[in-house]
Amino acid sequence: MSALVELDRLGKVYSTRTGDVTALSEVTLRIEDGEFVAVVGPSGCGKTTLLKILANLEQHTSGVGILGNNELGANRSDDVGMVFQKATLLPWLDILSNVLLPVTLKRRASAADKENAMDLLRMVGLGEFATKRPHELSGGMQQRAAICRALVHEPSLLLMDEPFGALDAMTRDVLNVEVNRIWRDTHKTAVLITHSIPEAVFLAQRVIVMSPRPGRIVDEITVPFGPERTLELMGTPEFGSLCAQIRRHFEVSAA
Ligand SMILES: Nc1ncnc2c1ncn2[C@@H]1O[C@H](COP(=O)(O)OP(=O)(O)OP(=O)(O)O)[C@@H](O)[C@H]1O
Repeated sequence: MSALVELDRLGKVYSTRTGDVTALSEVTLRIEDGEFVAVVGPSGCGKTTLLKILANLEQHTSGVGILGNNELGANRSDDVGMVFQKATLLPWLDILSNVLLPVTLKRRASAADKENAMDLLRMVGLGEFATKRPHELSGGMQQRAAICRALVHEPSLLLMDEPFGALDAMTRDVLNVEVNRIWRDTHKTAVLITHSIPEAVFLAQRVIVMSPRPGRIVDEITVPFGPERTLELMGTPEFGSLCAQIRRHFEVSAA
């Protein structure tokens, strides 16, 4: 397998009015092409910072990061799609236009772009909602549209920052099954940040555990389940013991 992302002793220090804040320290991580990785860690340990560096929205201050053939921080990358906790759809545009936004910010959308966006909407069950405005959709549906928007320009890397953190547990379960299917269908490399250990284990092939700030990688757990995940998996003893193994990291750091 070849690596899409390679981070070597990556660090990030924010300079603030009240002094320096070290958000990340010596993060070394390799993510294979097509892999699904989840990152868990205590609040404030630098998870979002890591994602922003991968998206070239923040610059690291030490170490080296590579995405594809480019060094992170060198120039703006189009090769990532990002999903945030809030769908952040533009209220005055219909769903199709929202999904097409990453394309239309650069050029006029072609018929092929529109067809691609419609294919994505159909893939997440929103084909009938293309001409609706965001407020006409539920929170879960809006988040599905946000996933389509992150994928429409066919990036190599899909970044998700607590994408379902604001949704109720049942909607969250349904969307997690959907994300698993999207990942299998599209063969994207995916990085998920979540506060939910079961969500991380359910979706990922590898779970990265980070320490309290400054965030360092303290463990990497390979998830031994096959690519297709169903909700029944969550009820198995293997699933429970893997979650418990990860949770122990936080019990120690909270003591
Ligand atoms: N723009 C910024 N300027 C200064 N400090 C920042 C900035 N962004 C984040 N930080 C600090 O960096 C540290 C890591 O923040 P980050 O948001 O990456 O953590 P996180 O693990 O995603 O947190 P949470 O799980 O609570 O969302 C925190 O101490 C935060 O205060």
